[in-house]
Amino acid sequence: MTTRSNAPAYLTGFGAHVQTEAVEGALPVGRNSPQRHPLGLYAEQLSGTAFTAPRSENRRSWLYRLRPSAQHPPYTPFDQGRVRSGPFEEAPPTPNRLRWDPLPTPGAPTDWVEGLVTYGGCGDAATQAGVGIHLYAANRSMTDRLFYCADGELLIVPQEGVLTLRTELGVLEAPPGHVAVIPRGVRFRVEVDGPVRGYVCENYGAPFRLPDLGPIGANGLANPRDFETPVAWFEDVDRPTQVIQKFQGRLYATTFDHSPLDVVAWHGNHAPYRYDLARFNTINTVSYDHPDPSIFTVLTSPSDTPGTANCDFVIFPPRWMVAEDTFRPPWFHRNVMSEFMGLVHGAYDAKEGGFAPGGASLHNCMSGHGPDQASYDKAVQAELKPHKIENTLAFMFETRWVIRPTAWALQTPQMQLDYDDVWTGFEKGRATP
Ligand SMILES: O=C(O)Cc1cc(O)ccc1O
Ligand SMILES: [Fe+2]
Repeated sequence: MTTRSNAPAYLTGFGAHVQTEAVEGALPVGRNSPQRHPLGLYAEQLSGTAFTAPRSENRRSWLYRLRPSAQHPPYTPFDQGRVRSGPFEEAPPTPNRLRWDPLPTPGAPTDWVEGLVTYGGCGDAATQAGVGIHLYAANRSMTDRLFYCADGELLIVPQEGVLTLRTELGVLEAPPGHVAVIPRGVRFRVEVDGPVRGYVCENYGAPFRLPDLGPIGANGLANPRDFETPVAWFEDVDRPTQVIQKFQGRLYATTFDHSPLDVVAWHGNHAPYRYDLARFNTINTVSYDHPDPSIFTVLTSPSDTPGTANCDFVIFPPRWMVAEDTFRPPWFHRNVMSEFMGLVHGAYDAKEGGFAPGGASLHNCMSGHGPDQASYDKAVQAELKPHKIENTLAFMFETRWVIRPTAWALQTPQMQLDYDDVWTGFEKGRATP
């Protein structure tokens, strides 16, 4: 467990089976549902996979709470305005390469749920395949309001401002440079200290897990012990609390007469976690050529086709570049998988300009892309001594399915109408020696 004064405490280990209690004696020993809980707490199983999922895939937690989750009035539709969901049929999918400037800080007070806007996605929440891709820009905490997603887990990538995620299973702090994952169904509130901005991958498919390492061996990339799960924390609040949920693509809300962040103890492995991307053990060539970016996979959500992810979360962190006789930045390529990229800070080595922190780009299935002219010219002229790429953190959500932009994403003034120009000026190669 890591502790800092006034900071949330965490248990470590990816997908670990943990047990934690905020009050001594709240966690039953040796059984999940004793006939009578000694404190009168209500036992509840929260299942993230089918009961019968293989043991290695199975995710569930047992929660011990002040009141049953079932104690609430009906949900009614909630109109947030800018959240969309799979199947993404609002606008035709586009083979064109798209890029967006960062979202502006909202002018009016806006909390995290109000500040979410969907850029696109693939698949369908109903069939539990694909992803929704959202960005957020907010400037105030959610108060007396919680959110949960029944359509998938949420991988949150903060870009600006620290998020304090108060969840049913404990409190996580997620500053830029960290990622946080909130499992399907877990209720949470986002608290902020000022303006915040970031990205969300809503994963309708199999929960994210660590990629296999193959010949890399038993260690490397994201190491399991660096993943942090919060210890139990609860609030005993008898105030009306709005709970908004995303269910089958739509938002619904109801008002509990209390805060359901009232889990006093829990055990299991279906739990939120965070990860400091600075802990990533980046592996790359020490000889020649630029490896496929799958070498930088932090988390993967497999699909039912081996090696063909529902979604890979890939990062481009600070690292040494030492390849000999090699064009070192990302090469020109056309990919059957579709690539949505974001930038937490710094500059990305394939783009000299135009891809700003907080911005985003989309390169869909088979769309030609790669270094812009300025990066290309620099890289072919560069003296190939060891060089450290520093102060940068880009990432990619890569999926086997075409990412279909929302109407908002195609119409927003943030969309760069001149993106294609980054590739227009290349000089022709020679076909003769
Ligand atoms: O398109 C991109 O910038 C992402 C990317 C990076 C890389 O190093 C190799 C392939 C790739 O798609
Ligand atoms: Fe790419």
